[in-house]
Amino acid sequence: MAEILIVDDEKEVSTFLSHLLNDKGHSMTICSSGLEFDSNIQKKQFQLAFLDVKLPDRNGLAILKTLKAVQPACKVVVMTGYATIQTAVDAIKFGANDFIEKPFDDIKDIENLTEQILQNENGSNHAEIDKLAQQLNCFIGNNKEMIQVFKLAHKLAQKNIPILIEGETGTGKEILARFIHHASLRKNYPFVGINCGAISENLLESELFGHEKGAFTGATKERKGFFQLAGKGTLFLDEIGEASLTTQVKLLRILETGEFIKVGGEMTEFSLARIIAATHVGLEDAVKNGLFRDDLLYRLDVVKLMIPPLRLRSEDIPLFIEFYLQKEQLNFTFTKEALDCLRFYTWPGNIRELVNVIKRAVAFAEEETTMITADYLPERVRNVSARDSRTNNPSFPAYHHTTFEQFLHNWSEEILKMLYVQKSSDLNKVFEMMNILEAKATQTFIEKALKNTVGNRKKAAEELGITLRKLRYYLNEKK
Ligand SMILES: Nc1ncnc2c1ncn2[C@@H]1O[C@H](COP(=O)(O)OP(=O)(O)OP(=O)(O)O)[C@@H](O)[C@H]1O
Repeated sequence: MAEILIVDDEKEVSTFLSHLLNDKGHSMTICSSGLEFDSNIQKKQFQLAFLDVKLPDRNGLAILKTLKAVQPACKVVVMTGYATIQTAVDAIKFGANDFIEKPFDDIKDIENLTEQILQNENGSNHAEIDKLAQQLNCFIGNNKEMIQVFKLAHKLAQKNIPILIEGETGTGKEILARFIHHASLRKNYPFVGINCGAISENLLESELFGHEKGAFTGATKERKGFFQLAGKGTLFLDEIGEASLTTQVKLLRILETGEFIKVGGEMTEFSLARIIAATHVGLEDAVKNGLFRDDLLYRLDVVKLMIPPLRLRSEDIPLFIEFYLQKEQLNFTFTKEALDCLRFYTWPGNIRELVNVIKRAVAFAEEETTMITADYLPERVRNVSARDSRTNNPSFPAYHHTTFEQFLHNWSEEILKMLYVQKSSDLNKVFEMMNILEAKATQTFIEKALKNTVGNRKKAAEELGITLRKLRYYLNEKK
């Protein structure tokens, strides 16, 4: 039986938990403050800890960090009220195994969670995540951030809280929403998706909430809305930032009370659906510009999952190609040269664009060859780095297809994202970005000088203040 630690200043909570788990044969230690925690953590080795995120003398996250440093094998369940769910989600990112909401609704849930965590020796649910991803034809890959996103999504799927997914177009927001639905207890109920940006304001309201007969011209029959159709399932609101302010008020009401009224109706109805919203833009800016309600954002982004753009996980491109070809049972191989082009391209349309490029290459290669070379790729992809990957010259890597202004814009966006959006940054990636900037600037200024001098290398070198030898080196004419 296990040694279990409870850290909570609410006596009723710790006494309740202690009785519950004592009856199951576990040995319990209770601390009501950070100070008591400090002294107990030195005395015993614990297998499991229940931590309150709000203590009078210390922040729960600080306790979690100490516990993980001193007793890394100890599993942790964080206890939270609705107002501190965000802290609980952060705790999971810092290594907590799960969280439960106070007040406790169901004793059985706590008993099951305790046994589940104690039995699962390494606390990992990798196998389950991979199995579900495979069932849903969903690629995760080896990128650390993507793995973290799916781990968190899997963990949060069973909690009854809304989730906001942020990611550029085509990064897989809908696929992630489906993954969450299928990992949740709602999996046997419908998953209903709607793109808030694709339909007009009036139609969106009637699609979401339904309408009564005669509610507007053309409403010849009563119609159910998506909230009703989703039932106890999941409603995926894509491009939530495009919903009008009037619709946003109604969405806020549903999130707060579950209540809504059909267009043209009078009766209040009740929705039990879980909302997963998605956006390709940061909604904070929309709030600043008065286009999005801050109270709705506050309700929606209790949990925000950010899917990184494909260009920041380009190491996974060959794996994705393999995954796709296998799924479609296509017997083709991409050459190293083709893969280099694909890795260096910036993928504004992300995985959706990659899928289209693969489909196109396969269609062109069919009946000719099973080897897909760079020639089967669209020009915009082929031109990016074809010359450089062939010559292996690190001076001229990616982004050849863009103008210098566009390049600078993309580059600064990327590096700012690495600095401000990503939780941790790999300095090697920063250096790689600096190399890319150096190469692009060198190339652009050389092109300008060659244009000014109508291709005269000697004069261009003079204009640039470098030797002819160096210019030839940059031009990859190693003479
Ligand atoms: N993780 C993934 N595994 C497999 N396929 C993926 C994945 N992510 C994206 N795709 C592919 O990319 C396409 C776009 O994915 P999805 O619709 O989920 O992206 P999105 O971010 O919701 O796009 P949008 O912003 O345009 O709504 C899908 O049809 C699918 O083919």
